[in-house]
Amino acid sequence: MSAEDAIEKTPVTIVTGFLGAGKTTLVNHILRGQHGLQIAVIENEFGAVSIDDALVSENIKEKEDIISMDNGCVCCTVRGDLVRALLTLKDREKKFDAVIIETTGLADPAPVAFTFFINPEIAEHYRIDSILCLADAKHVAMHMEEEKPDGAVNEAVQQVAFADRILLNKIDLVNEEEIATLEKTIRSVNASADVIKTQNSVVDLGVVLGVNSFSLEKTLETDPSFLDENKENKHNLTGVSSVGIAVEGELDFAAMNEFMMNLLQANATNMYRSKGVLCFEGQGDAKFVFQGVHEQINFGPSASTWAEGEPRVNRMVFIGRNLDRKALEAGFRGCLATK
Ligand SMILES: Nc1nc2c(ncn2[C@@H]2O[C@H](COP(=O)(O)OP(=O)(O)OP(=O)(O)O)[C@@H](O)[C@H]2O)c(=O)[nH]1
Repeated sequence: MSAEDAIEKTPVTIVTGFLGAGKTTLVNHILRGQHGLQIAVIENEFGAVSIDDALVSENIKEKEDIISMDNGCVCCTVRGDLVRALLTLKDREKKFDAVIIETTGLADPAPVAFTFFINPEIAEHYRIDSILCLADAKHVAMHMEEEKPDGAVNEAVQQVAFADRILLNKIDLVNEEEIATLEKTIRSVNASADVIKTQNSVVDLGVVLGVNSFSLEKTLETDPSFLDENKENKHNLTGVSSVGIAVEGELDFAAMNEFMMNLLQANATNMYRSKGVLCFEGQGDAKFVFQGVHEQINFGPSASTWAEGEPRVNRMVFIGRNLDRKALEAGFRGCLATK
């Protein structure tokens, strides 16, 4: 690629990393930054009830600048949607300085990156600036060690392997010794990426935008069949599912608290991720956000409120292994203040 090409094409940052590692937090950090750039965001979520667009849109001025692709999972099926989203942005009158794609935490980033090489129209207008991987210092080792059936891709390993920049995030949750071990584990899978330690995904924007650090050569070293269109995609998410629940009404605070506490205590290992946008009785217009990553939770009012006339729909998503949809639905509905 010539230097001219690099300047003319819109740079795309692919943000990967396992469920709950801090991808949305990073996207928000970038959007809030003082960079004067027009940035479009493409969100891909695993599951039918989307939450991330709500969490990101608080920081984006025009709602059309965020495209949500909540088409279930993921890389194997995502490419058609991704192509459409990128072409839609290209055809808009407004020109973007950068595009950020937040992939689902269960995505193998290779097919997402592949899209930029295989589709001529996309290849003509976009270039991958970098593939950033958020690694959750508390949980990444556990997910990387997980054995997959039948030689299927371990997406946590794949995400680390494919990145050219790794943000080792949530360093507040581990000690120095654990960080050193993690760095070794990461290096054993990816020796060439820069590893940057972060808390709440806070990083200098110069380190994550306009870095031009993606290298096709390096990617081909990681995966020699990267550009092989017919390769078999052994991305197997056996037993992992997403349960999305939307219930209109006001929740009872104590009931919700008890439901979530019991649920996460009993299922901390299997419950990779839980998140929701919620409405509580007696809290006026306050919109609450629930964030869970295994047993780690964050809960509090969001920056935005329920607008006048906006239906008070509580949306909750659970992602994990062997989830019991019926029990989750019944449990969540049971938290409504007025049944
Ligand atoms: N303690 C701690 N929590 C963090 C840090 N960074 C992010 N979080 C919290 O971790 C939770 C998940 O963060 P997100 O940014 O939503 O993670 P994500 O990777 O976008 O999650 P998915 O889109 O579901 O895969 C949120 O509650 C964040 O506030 C950190 O450095 N330390």
